[in-house]
Amino acid sequence: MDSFIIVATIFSAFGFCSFIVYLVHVLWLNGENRRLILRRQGIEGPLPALLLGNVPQMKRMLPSHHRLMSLFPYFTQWTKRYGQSFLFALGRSQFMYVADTNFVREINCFTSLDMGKPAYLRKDRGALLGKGLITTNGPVWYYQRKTIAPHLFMDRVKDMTELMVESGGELVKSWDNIIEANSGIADIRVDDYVRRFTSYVISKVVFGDDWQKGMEIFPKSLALINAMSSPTILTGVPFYRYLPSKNNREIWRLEKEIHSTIMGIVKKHTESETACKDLLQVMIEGSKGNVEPSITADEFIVDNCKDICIPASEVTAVSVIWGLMLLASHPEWQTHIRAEVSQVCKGGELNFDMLHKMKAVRDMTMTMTMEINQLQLKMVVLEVLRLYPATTFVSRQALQNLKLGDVEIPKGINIWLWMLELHTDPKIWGTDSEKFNPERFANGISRACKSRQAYIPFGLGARVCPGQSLGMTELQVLFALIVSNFSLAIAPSYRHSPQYALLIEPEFGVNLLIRKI
Ligand code: HEM
Repeated sequence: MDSFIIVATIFSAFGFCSFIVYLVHVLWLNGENRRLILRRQGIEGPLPALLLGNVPQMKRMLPSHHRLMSLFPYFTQWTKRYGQSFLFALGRSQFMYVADTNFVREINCFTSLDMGKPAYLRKDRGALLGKGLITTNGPVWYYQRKTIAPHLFMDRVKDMTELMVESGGELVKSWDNIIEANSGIADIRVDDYVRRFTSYVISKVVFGDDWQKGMEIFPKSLALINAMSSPTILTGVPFYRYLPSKNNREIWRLEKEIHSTIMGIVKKHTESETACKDLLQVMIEGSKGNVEPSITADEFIVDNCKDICIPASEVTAVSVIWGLMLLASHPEWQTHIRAEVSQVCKGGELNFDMLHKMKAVRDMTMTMTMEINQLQLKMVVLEVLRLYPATTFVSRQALQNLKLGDVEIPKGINIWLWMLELHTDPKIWGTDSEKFNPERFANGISRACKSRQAYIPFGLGARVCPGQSLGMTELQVLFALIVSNFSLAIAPSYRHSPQYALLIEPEFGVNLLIRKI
């Protein structure tokens, strides 16, 4: 018996020690080894705490809501201390922050599937984005991208312009009515009108004749974004997402409702006798060729619908809303756009060819150069996206050990690019880098800055936004329609307070004083 107790004690002690070694390995050594590889190559960073990483330090540096550049004070401070590339940790996840344009170029040129989207996106944003185009990696991502992206190329967007003009016309009519009822000038909070415009356009593109049913998912997606915006990975508590808290139960409810709405439309499509030509049909067909066993056909369709509809409605809307705020603050640019639209349209209805007469910004992908002598509307859109890049960060993860230029990146390291830092670096954009000055784009992007890599509102490389042509065209159509019908000024009720909640949004919305012209 005694010997049994001795053996059992030895085994328990051994088991306990192994468990401690395992914990130390998982909680500390894993991350530390990765950091060491980068530190040996000269990339330093603040020392992380066990379990929480640098989150406590970040929480101590409170962001200011009045200046966009002050939203992430820790990045500004660490850049000053450790240079344009440095390391930090959020919990156990190791991050490399990159603002060095040579490094950005390497990421842009890296085409292998060894780099992809970070795993935390799927974990933390699973309810919102699922296993679609935005979050997956490797062959399954490649298949989804090949199936869906060609349907968003410029030749397809051309056919969507009429839709945009029609939806923009509805917005103009609603504002006309409000202004008339308010004796010629009204204080309007523009946010919901803009969201209705972007949701309508993408609902028609994705759900075709069932667009009205499709519209039901947008308020739910917005509620889901709001419910998921806190805590973010920047401030979050580990494992929080699994707790059945009130907020989490709301997230699960909304996810379920969005799923069943989309599946209802899918059912109608599959039962329909006439062939549907919308993007949903492309996804239904695509789900049959999906070879990834961990993704069911339903998930393929629903998650990709969400991954197209959510950025198309929300990211585009937020960009338009900031753009209207900037135009209201700079009436001289309203005058320029108004004159240009009137010159090109000559009283007729705006269409794709007219937009392109305004010297086409043909494609924002980095492989294509911009045309020179852009006209006012394009310059304004480029400047809005420079100063208010709604998605805030571009993120990547090394899925294998890989090399970017001369730097060895160990598997598991996350890479973050804060767009605004690149977009407003005075060494690249000049001393007026934080000012709204669309004129800087008069001769294209390459001539507006010292490094083309410093302008990435649609991301970069293989994962560049597939909806960029649609998004750009929507911004142009709406600015053209609004400015040629109304004059805009900032309303006294407007409070400037950009806040980070998945996207950078105006905390209290944007109120403008709008007058018919
Ligand atoms: C002004 C509007 C828009 C902006 C500023 C924007 C910006 C971005 C950015 C920065 C990314 C990340 C790229 C990267 O990681 O390198 C992205 C990805 C994506 N965007 Fe957009 N976007 C806009 C409109 C749209 C629209 C209209 C759609 C759909 C029709 C769309 C669909 C997507 C998808 C599916 C991805 C993930 C692509 C992938 O990982 O392969 N976006 N977008």
